[in-house]
Amino acid sequence: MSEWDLKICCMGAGYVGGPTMAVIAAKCPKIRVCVVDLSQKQIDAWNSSDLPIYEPGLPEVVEQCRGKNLFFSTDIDAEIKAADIIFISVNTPTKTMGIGAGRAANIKNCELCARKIAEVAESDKIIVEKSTVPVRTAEAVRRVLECNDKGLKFQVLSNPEFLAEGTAIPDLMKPDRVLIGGVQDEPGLAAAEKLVSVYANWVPRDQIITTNLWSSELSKLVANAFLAQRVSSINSISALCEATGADISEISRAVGKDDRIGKRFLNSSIGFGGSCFQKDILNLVYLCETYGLKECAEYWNQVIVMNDYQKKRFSEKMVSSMFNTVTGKKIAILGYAFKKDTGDVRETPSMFVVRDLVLEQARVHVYDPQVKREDMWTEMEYTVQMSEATHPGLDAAVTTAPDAYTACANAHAFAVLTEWDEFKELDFERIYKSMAKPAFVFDGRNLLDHAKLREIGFEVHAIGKPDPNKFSDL
Ligand SMILES: NC(=O)C1=CN([C@@H]2O[C@H](COP(=O)(O)OP(=O)(O)OC[C@H]3O[C@@H](n4cnc5c(N)ncnc54)[C@H](O)[C@@H]3O)[C@@H](O)[C@H]2O)C=CC1
Ligand SMILES: O=C(O)[C@H]1O[C@H](OP(=O)(O)OP(=O)(O)OC[C@H]2O[C@@H](n3ccc(=O)[nH]c3=O)[C@H](O)[C@@H]2O)[C@H](O)[C@@H](O)[C@@H]1O
Repeated sequence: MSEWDLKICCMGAGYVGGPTMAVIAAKCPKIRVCVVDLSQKQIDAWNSSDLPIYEPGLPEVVEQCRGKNLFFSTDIDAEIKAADIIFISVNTPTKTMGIGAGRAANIKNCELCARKIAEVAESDKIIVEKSTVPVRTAEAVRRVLECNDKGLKFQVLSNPEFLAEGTAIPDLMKPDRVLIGGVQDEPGLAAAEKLVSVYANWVPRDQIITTNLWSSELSKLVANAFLAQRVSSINSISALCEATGADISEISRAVGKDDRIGKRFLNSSIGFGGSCFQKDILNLVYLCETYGLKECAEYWNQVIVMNDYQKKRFSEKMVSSMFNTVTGKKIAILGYAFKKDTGDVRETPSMFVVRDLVLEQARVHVYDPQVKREDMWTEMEYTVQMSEATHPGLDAAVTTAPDAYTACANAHAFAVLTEWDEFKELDFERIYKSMAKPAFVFDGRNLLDHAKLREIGFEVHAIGKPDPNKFSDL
């Protein structure tokens, strides 16, 4: 008899696989959980005190379970063989070439996992799609698995993840809902029930939703599209506020008070970033196109168009405010991560602003409490195709500063691009004294006290906030 009630293997030890499995292990001491990955470096980091991702509360959960019922390994074959349930939690990025390039999600990694499972498994298993995938991917996974020549039976479930980075641990500990999709026949329903019973260790049953496979896969794309759509909607209004004297924060408050609309996700910003919003909307757009739904595709694509506009609008405002030139000027960028409480820079809006400023030949000094310089360059090369090789002098044009004060010293402007709490506590008198005059502030997150900054002497520009010099009737 095994000492474990159940054995879970998760393929993919990234932002989702790591935290999700750590919380399952913490909540289910009688389940053995092992997270496997192709990358030895990633697994070594999970097995060290310096975890590969920054996520508040994560080190404590990992510390509590690692070596007891939570393991990280590169021995993929052995862990597949041992597992009753296998989660596939690998990256599904937007395709960069071939059919659907720039829109379709690449599910190559999911297929490779299915092929690996079919190759090495020696017993029947439940396979759980945790990755975000185009609707009907489970069909491809099932067909690959069925090609095993050992007569093994696999049940494929969809169980998309809704955690947000920076709040992954509370999101996993107390999810709004857990979604499980499965084939609606006896073995499919039994497999779904088995997964329900894992989550039921800490999630109330009425918050565990079961659906058919396709609804589950598609709900994930729709949830992200709706969230991103709110950000683009409020950002579109921020431009109108700047033109008319209305204030975007007052609009968000007034509109969000309506229960039917709700107050969350109405913070105007320089645009949304992160590894998923853009990828998942593009995926949705591509799906609509594939099924001949041109109007639906155009509707959702507009969310991306508005986001690109907002990022561009911000850097153009910086340049035009500073007398139409930033050439040779030092500009401090406070915050590079795509949101606070993460070191993740995938699709971060800060990158687009930095790119635009560098192309205008500014000297950019970036400070972020969690972002590593090497990650900044990797993402810049991947997403905007800029590197020292393509843009000689790039490395020298962007300095990473050890703190906000160093970044701002002698700068003509500073821009807040990530809403880190520590930026609210900065000594702005000190910063003002150290800067070139006029000293400009561009608040891309509406994080700071603008009236106070103006009192100190700064010229302040913020998203969706009327310029007091332009409107005398505020
Ligand atoms: N990052 C997030 O906050 C969220 C992501 N998702 C979705 O979850 C999925 C994973 O996302 P992340 O964890 O952010 O990706 P990630 O890039 O952080 O991690 C993916 C990991 O999978 C590994 N991998 C790739 N192919 C593999 C294979 N064949 N066998 C074993 N390991 C393999 C990679 O080495 C990498 O470590 C994506 O589909 C994403 O859309 C869903 C909700 C939230
Ligand atoms: O599938 C995913 O990857 C995840 O995507 C998002 O999570 P995440 O991208 O980690 O972070 P969010 O808090 O959603 O923020 C995304 C972007 O929108 C921006 N945002 C968010 C809210 C807002 O009001 N305004 C705004 O500009 C953030 O600054 C950030 O750049 C979703 O919130 C998660 O539910 C989902 O699981």
